[in-house]
Amino acid sequence: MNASQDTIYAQASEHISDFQFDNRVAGVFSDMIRRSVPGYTQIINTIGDFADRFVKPDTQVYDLGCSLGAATLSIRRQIQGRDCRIIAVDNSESMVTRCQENLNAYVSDTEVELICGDIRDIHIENASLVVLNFTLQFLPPEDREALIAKIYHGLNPGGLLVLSEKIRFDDAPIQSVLEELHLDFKRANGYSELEISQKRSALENVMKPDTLTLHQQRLTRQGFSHFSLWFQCFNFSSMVAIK
Ligand SMILES: C[S@@+](CC[C@H](N)C(=O)[O-])C[C@H]1O[C@@H](n2cnc3c(N)ncnc32)[C@H](O)[C@@H]1O
Ligand SMILES: O=C(O)C(=O)C[C@]1(C(=O)O)C=C[C@@H](O)C=C1
Repeated sequence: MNASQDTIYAQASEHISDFQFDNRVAGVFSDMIRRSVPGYTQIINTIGDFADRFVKPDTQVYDLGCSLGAATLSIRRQIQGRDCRIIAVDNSESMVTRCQENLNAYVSDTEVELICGDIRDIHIENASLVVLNFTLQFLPPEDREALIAKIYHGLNPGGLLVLSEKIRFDDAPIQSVLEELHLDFKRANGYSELEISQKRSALENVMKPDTLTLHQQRLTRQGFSHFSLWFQCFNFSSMVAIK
């Protein structure tokens, strides 16, 4: 996968525009997400392990907000020979173009339908696994409940939703210390103070994290019977919910 280094926010800019998954971001995304999200590689690998356990023959898998296809590739490696189809969706053309190249680089008997479109417009059916890996946080908060409802209805009984998100905390000292530790993680990965603060401004209007409680309440409200946090490092988390 593309390993170009992320230097997008390295130069001081007078006007920081809202963060977008445009061509520049897509070109460095692999490096950006690994250096920004603690546990990203483990989460990607574990999504494959969840797939091995939950994906049933002749069902569909949805990777919503697939970016460069990291989760799709991890799942596809684990579900060979099950006659399943993976539907990978992203509304960034630059991501989808690169994702297709990444998918073409490996041989598999599992069909992947790659769609350039909005996940709010996608019909979900006969699903044994749905993945939202750091995507829900980019939807307007008022659109999140409807997406979770649609996923619930499209999952087969026993089907799994993996939901990874940056989270916020109502408890101010906890919010403050975990946010600081995340910033230390970024510093340790070579991001400067300028890069960190300019990216923070860019994300401010477009990425609105929920609390863990809010996620759990939304999932149970929509009908999921089982819920757990399975990964947390600082203010980054991954949850599972079973229908
Ligand atoms: C943080 S990235 C996801 C990372 C990816 N899931 C992974 O595991 O590497 C968020 C992605 O969601 C996509 N996205 C955001 N809102 C979307 C929407 N409404 N419909 C489709 N894709 C969306 C963005 O283009 C971006 O590629
Ligand atoms: O919160 C931050 O500082 C981040 O950089 C997080 C985050 C994410 O969670 O998706 C934001 C944008 C990029 O997609 C990579 C990482």
